[in-house]
Amino acid sequence: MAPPELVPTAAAASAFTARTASTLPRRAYVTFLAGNGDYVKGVVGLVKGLRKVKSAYPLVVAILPDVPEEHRQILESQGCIVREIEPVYPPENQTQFAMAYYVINYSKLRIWEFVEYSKMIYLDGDIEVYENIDHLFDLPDGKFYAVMDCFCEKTWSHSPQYKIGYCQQCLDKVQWPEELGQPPSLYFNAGMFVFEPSMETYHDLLRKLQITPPTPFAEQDFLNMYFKDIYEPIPSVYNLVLAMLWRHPENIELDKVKVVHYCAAGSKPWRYTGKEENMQREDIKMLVKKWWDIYHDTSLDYKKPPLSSDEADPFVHVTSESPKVPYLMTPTAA
Ligand SMILES: O=c1ccn([C@@H]2O[C@H](COP(=O)(O)OP(=O)(O)O[C@H]3O[C@H](CO)[C@H](O)[C@H](O)[C@H]3O)[C@@H](O)[C@H]2O)c(=O)[nH]1
Ligand SMILES: O[C@H]1[C@H](O)[C@@H](O)[C@H](O)[C@@H](O)[C@H]1O
Ligand SMILES: [Mn+2]
Repeated sequence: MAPPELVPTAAAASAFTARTASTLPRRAYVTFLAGNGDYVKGVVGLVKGLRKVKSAYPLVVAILPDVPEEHRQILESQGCIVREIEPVYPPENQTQFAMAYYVINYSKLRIWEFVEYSKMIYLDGDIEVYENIDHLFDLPDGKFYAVMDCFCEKTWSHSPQYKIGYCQQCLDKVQWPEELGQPPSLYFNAGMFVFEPSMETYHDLLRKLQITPPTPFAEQDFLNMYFKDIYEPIPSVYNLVLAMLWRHPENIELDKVKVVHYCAAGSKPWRYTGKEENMQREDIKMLVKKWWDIYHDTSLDYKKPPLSSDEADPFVHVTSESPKVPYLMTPTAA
C-alpha cells in the first residue's frame, strides 16, 4: 500500500491543481525576424516544423519594426506570437562583419526581455526542427546551452583558427600553438540556444554591449564572451551546422539529427539554386527537399483551436498571441 502521504485527499488534490496551474513553467520557442525579405518563409517553415513534431510550446517571433504588415499577418495566421522589438545598435567602429547584415542580429539581445517566459529556446529563422526537442526545457537552470560551432568555412577566414586549420570539432588534428597563448574557449553557434529571460541579464547585456567593440560574428561573438563561464555544450544533433557534413563527417550521424541549421552558403532552402560549393551533395539536396515538404504541407497550417465553454461569449476572442488573456474584439456591424 502507498504510504499515507502519497494518497491525496480531495482537498489536497484541488490545492495541488490550483498550485500547479499557477506555477506551470512558462516556456516558448523564440526566433528573430528583420526586414521585408524572404526570411519570413524560413519562420513559416520553422513554425510548421514545430507543429509537425508536436511541440507543446508556442513560437514567439521577435520582429524589428521594418517587417511589413503583410508578413506579420502571415506569421499570426500560422499561429506565431508576434512581438515587435526595438533595434539594438553596437557602438560604432570599423569592423567588417563576416556577413554585412550580421549587424542586425544584435537586436536579438532583446529576447532576454521576454520575462513572461521562464525559459526559452532560441532558433534562427533558417533552422528546421525534425524531431521534438521540448525536453531541452527541462535542462537545469543557471546555464547557457548551445551547440559548438565549426571554424572551417570561409566565413571564418578572418580568424587565427581558420588560418592555422584549428577547429574545436577535431582537437587532435591541429594543436593550438603555444605562441598564440591560451587556446580559445569553447565557442557556440548562436543560431540555437536555451536560455532564461531576465531583466537583470537584459540590462547587463545591453550595458556591456555599449563598451564592447563589434567583431565579425556580431552578437554571436558577444554572447560567446558574455556567457563563457556558464556555457554548457549540447550535442550537435540539436543544431546541425551544415558544414559539419563535409568538414567533420566522422562527428555526425545524419539520421540522428533533430535540428538542421541551413547556414552554409547557398543552403537556405527558399533561396537554394544548387550552384554554390557543396550544394550538389545528395545529403544537402535531401535536406532542402525535406524543408520544402514541411513548408508546402497544408495539413501543418495553423488551425484556430475550437472555443471552449468559458470562451463561448462571441465578443471574447482569444488570440494565439495571448492564450491566457482574452480581450474584447470590436463587434462587426450586423
Ligand atoms: O534579412 C534577414 C537576415 C537575418 N534574419 C534573421 O537573423 C537570423 C540570423 O541570420 P542567418 O541565419 O542568415 O545567419 P547565420 O546562420 O549565417 O548566422 C550565425 O551568425 C549570426 C551572427 O550575427 C547569428 O548569430 C546567427 O544566429 C548565427 O546562426 C536569421 O536566421 C533570421 O532569423 C532576418 O530575419 N532577416
Ligand atoms: O554562425 C556562423 C554561420 O552560421 C556560418 O554559416 C557557419 O559556417 C559558422 O560556423 C558560424 O559561426
Ligand atoms: Mn542561421
